[in-house]
Amino acid sequence: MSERTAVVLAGGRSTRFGDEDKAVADLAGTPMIRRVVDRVAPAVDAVVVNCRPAQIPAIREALVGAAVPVTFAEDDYPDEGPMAGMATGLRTAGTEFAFVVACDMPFVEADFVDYLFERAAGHDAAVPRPDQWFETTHAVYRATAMADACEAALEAGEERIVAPLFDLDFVVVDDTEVREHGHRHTFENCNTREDFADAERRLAER
Ligand SMILES: Nc1nc2c(ncn2[C@@H]2O[C@H](COP(=O)(O)OP(=O)(O)OP(=O)(O)O)[C@@H](O)[C@H]2O)c(=O)[nH]1
Ligand SMILES: [Mg+2]
Repeated sequence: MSERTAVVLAGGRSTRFGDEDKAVADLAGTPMIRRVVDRVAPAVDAVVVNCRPAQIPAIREALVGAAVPVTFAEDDYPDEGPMAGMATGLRTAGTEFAFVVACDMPFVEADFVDYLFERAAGHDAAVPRPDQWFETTHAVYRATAMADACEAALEAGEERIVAPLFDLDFVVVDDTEVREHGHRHTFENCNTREDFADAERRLAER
């Protein structure tokens, strides 16, 4: 059985991006979700992609030949928000711990993901907080504990993505730890065409 899973959230509508699904949009010659999967692959044994059923063919195509096995966790209902997507993905993970990451974080760092798994051991989650915000879509969770907490929060009509955390014994990975074990660009997400252009520029400089 695999030990570490990455749950990639891709069920959103990319409204800030336009009429295309940003998950599979081209970023410097590679579909964005492929970049994310390739970058987390060294830190995990398997990937679960959460999305709507209609997205699966294009995402599957984008991930052909990925270095880790990929399975899909389909939303039963679309547009219920990232918290619902997280619950669906984490239920499918099948490992004690899973790294949850948004499909639009193409600079995610495997070494930092490793560090998050280490920090989560013995707890329910390790959640980075590089500034005032918790990076809940770039965090390691005890899969069933977080799925339960997300479902309870949804049930309670809670929309804040941090709400499920308060049911958990979670470790905060603060800015000092982020600097010591990674780089802030691991959290960078691409929402608009401008974000893509900016990311492409920096990828070309490397
Ligand atoms: N399953 C599921 N995932 C979602 C939903 N909304 C957002 N997500 C995912 O959560 C992550 C963060 O969301 P956003 O950056 O807002 O992405 P988005 O909603 O597709 O984009 P916008 O429409 O521009 O907000 C992304 O990886 C999305 O795919 C949803 O309703 N269901
Ligand atoms: Mg959104």
